[in-house]
Amino acid sequence: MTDPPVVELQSLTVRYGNVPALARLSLALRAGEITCVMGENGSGKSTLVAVLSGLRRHDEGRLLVAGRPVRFRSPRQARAAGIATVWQDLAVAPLLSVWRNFFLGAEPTRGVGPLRRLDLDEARATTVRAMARVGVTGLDPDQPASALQAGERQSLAVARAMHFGARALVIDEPTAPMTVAQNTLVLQSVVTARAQGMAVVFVTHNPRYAHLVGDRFLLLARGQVAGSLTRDDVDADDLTRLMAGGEELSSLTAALTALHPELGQR
Ligand SMILES: Nc1ncnc2c1ncn2[C@@H]1O[C@H](COP(=O)(O)OP(=O)(O)OP(=O)(O)O)[C@@H](O)[C@H]1O
Repeated sequence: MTDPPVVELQSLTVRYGNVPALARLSLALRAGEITCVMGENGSGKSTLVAVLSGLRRHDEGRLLVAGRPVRFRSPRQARAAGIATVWQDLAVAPLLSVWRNFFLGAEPTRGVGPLRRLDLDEARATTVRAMARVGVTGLDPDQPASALQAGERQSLAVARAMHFGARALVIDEPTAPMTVAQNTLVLQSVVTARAQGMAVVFVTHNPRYAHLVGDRFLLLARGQVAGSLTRDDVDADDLTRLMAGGEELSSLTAALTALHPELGQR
């Protein structure tokens, strides 16, 4: 028998008021696969991230982790279930060192009872090793986290998720423009997480990057699946066209609906 997906959405709906931000969305996230989630603004990507990370509860349908239905009441519960989220504009505690940010309260200790103390050397060495695994080398673990660039912050969060044994990784690509080097770091982290056997959701606006790393591609439009493709189905140009097509189609739909409201009901 095959294992159940690490995370599965079954006909999941999330509404803001009457507006469905996700409408009957079904999706299976499997170990060792990268699912790239794409779609224009307002298509439901952030809502999907919010549901997976425990920030928002679904209204209908089911969310399953390792085959068991769950309904997260907080991000803490999602993390406890093994789903780690790397936020788009990830906050680090800027004045704390990189290694403090890596452990954030889960630092390794030495000794027991009243003699228990932080194992600083171990904490630093673990941070450097974990960061090197996701491609950040030559790192000074004592530097303040504010010195890290956007891609490096995401690498830090991915390295952390891997170290603490997450089974699924949800990574929301930063929207601010990044250098090629920073983008490369994000892609490296994503691929390393897959190699470790995680189920990865990569929300990206860049079809070329998506094609470079993705196994599956989920195109969202108005909270629904506009396309669900695998690597064998498409090349990078197809993905680019599909995304551009999505935008064209929905601006056309919006313009038509403005002129002919009855079309919006169809
Ligand atoms: N807090 C909210 N209150 C009301 N409506 C919301 C809220 N958040 C999102 N929506 C609506 O839900 C739909 C999906 O939005 P969502 O933010 O998930 O899309 P997105 O694909 O992430 O867009 P973007 O790329 O701009 O972040 C949109 O119609 C949006 O207006």
